[in-house]
Amino acid sequence: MAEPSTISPAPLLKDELDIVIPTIRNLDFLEMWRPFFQPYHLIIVQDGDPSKTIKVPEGFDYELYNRNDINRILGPKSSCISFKDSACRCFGYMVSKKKYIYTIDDDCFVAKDPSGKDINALEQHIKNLLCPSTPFFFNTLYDPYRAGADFVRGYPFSLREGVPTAVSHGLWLNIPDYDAPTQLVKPLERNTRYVDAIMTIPKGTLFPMCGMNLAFNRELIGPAMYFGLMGDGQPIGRYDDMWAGWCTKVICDHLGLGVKTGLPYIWHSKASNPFVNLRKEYKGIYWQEELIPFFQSVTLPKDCTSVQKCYIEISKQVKAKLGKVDDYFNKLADAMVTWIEAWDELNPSGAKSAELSNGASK
Ligand SMILES: O=c1ccn([C@@H]2O[C@H](COP(=O)(O)OP(=O)(O)O[C@H]3O[C@@H](CO)[C@H](O)[C@H]3O)[C@@H](O)[C@H]2O)c(=O)[nH]1
Ligand SMILES: [Mn+2]
Repeated sequence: MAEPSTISPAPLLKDELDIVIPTIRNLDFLEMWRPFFQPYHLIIVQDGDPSKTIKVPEGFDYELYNRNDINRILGPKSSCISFKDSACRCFGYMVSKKKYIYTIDDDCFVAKDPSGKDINALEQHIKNLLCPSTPFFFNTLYDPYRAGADFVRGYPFSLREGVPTAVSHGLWLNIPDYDAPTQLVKPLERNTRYVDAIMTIPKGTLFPMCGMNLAFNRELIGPAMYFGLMGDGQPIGRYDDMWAGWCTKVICDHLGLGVKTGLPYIWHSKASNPFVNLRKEYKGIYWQEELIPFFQSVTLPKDCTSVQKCYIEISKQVKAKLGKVDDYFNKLADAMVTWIEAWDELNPSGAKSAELSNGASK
């Protein structure tokens, strides 16, 4: 029997977390993540041509879905899942049966911290999700639950218990997640700044959620993580994660859940083409000047006690208030409803618990 000191601890949440990867490429990047990812189940969402074979490196436990699978599983409801855009990843969230999700892009690699040590991004996300958030009062020493930190003087003791954490938003060294105009004017800029901080995003504050290095509690907030209608046949792209982040933050604020950003870092290796990105993003760049005030003004009634009910309410307000910005938002509002219907169809127990929690409020 091995000495206790040599037994490595079981990977955190090994059987409670799925790793979702959208891909149009090969998955060689997994070799670098193998020490951290191998114990976990992967859900690979293959975008683009379903007849293409995506090779998954040996030794990983995975399920793979291509467009034919999505159409077969969802039938007509598959219309809400984007094609030819990383937004397709949200199908992986829907089919997962686990409590937690980590999603990562296939051009994101293991980064090193200032000491030169490989960063286990998944482990850090799990720690972020397993400890509370502090959205109601900002702690100036950042995450008070980390070793070596705490609540600072003047922090109300009544708020120190914090709230459950729904989202952990990680960052990127090397290629930062810039929009196309910024990429064009700063083509050589690389993010070399490692900031050793994790912060709760205060209640009432929106943020630009990037889907590249993101983890969330699927049971707390999963139905809000719809990445919208993007890519093929749509007037906009690269606003998939942004849309999900705005809906998610409004719902987290309403339900008293927390969203954190900061550590962990990954190494983002590939800058996507800024001209292609500009074509995808340009409508979003001016639409968002209307979208942000819209999300800042969204109010959810008290009887919206489940994520699904909150999400349906937001879809109604999208149709009422954004439909006049562009007809796209009428389509998006309908797709938001289809997403919830598909989610509840694939996750009947989740839908029931959502109703129960809603029933409890009666
Ligand atoms: O049509 C597509 C294009 C890409 N993918 C997969 O999605 C991710 C991201 O792709 P990529 O690294 O090329 O794009 P980035 O610009 O770096 O992506 C970031 O910007 C946002 C785009 O919405 C998003 O938050 C980030 O992901 C890779 O895994 C590709 O293989 C795809 O599935 N379909
Ligand atoms: Mn990338």
